[in-house]
Amino acid sequence: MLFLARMDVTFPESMTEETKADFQVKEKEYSGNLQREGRMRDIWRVVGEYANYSVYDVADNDELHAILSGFPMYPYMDIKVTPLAKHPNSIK
Ligand SMILES: O=C(O)CC1=CCC(=O)O1
Repeated sequence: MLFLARMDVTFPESMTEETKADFQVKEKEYSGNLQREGRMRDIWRVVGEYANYSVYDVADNDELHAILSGFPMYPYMDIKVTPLAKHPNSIK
């Protein structure tokens, strides 16, 4: 099953730059593993925002929830998920 997720990240004002950088390192590692496994197909930055769109190829809703809630930045994310179906006009 394919899902599109939009993630908006908001860190608290009080968070230090060092802590933010630490989250970014951990997020990159977690995200890289998902991409190498093929469970995250794509990730794109939303221009001008601390947000991304990413596409997941997973067995079911439970697997997606486990992935999303495992992101180190999860407590600071607002996530909107859209299930995807094949478009009849797609040539892929
Ligand atoms: O958009 C970001 O920088 C936060 C994030 C979520 C998944 C990822 O790889 O980065």
